[in-house]
Amino acid sequence: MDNRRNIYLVGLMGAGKTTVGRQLARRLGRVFFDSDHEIVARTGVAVPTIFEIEGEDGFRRREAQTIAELTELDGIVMATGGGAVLNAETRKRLHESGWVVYLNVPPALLFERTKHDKNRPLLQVENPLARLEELHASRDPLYREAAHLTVEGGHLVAAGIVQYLLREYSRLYKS
Ligand SMILES: Nc1ncnc2c1ncn2[C@@H]1O[C@H](COP(=O)(O)OP(=O)(O)O)[C@@H](O)[C@H]1O
Ligand SMILES: O=C(O)C1=C[C@@H](OP(=O)(O)O)[C@@H](O)[C@H](O)C1
Ligand SMILES: [Mg+2]
Repeated sequence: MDNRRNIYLVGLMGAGKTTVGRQLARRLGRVFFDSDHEIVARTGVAVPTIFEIEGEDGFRRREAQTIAELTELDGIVMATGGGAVLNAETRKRLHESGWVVYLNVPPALLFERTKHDKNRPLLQVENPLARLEELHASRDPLYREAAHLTVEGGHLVAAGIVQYLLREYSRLYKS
């Protein structure tokens, strides 16, 4: 195996990074990290509270630092937060230290999955669907820059994506 020792999931809020990442890690017998959960564990407060107290910039600094540390580990699966790729150094770090998978899901579906969830501060706006559409337009190129593989995941259940990634990963890096 080459330097793709870690597996990272990127994509918008609701794309299934946390869900798919956790299942994938279990199937591979690997340790799973979620950058958001790590930030929450370190600060002792929820993501919306960090946004309230330190603003989005403060959260982004913590996110970049946390991901920098986690990418030093070996053999992990990590789900990143949807905005992690806004940081150019983070994009490069992810791309160079692991196999990066972009879960691309249409904004309308992301909206359905996230509309009752109060834990994503960027979506607590009057028109969250419009917000997701804007974020998709602005971030899609950044996810593609970071990623080695894009999965058009809109029509797939999480277990189906996991199955597909297990096949691709063993085809690319284990044979
Ligand atoms: N492939 C999928 N099909 C249907 N629902 C999904 C899928 N992946 C995730 N979900 C659901 O969508 C919501 C957001 O998933 P999550 O893993 O937290 O996304 P992310 O970490 O990318 O924001 C959760 O309620 C989860 O159960
Ligand atoms: O897209 C974003 O900017 C964010 C996504 C969230 O993670 P998920 O993508 O896991 O929802 C979380 O990091 C924070 O609310 C900001
Ligand atoms: Mg998540």
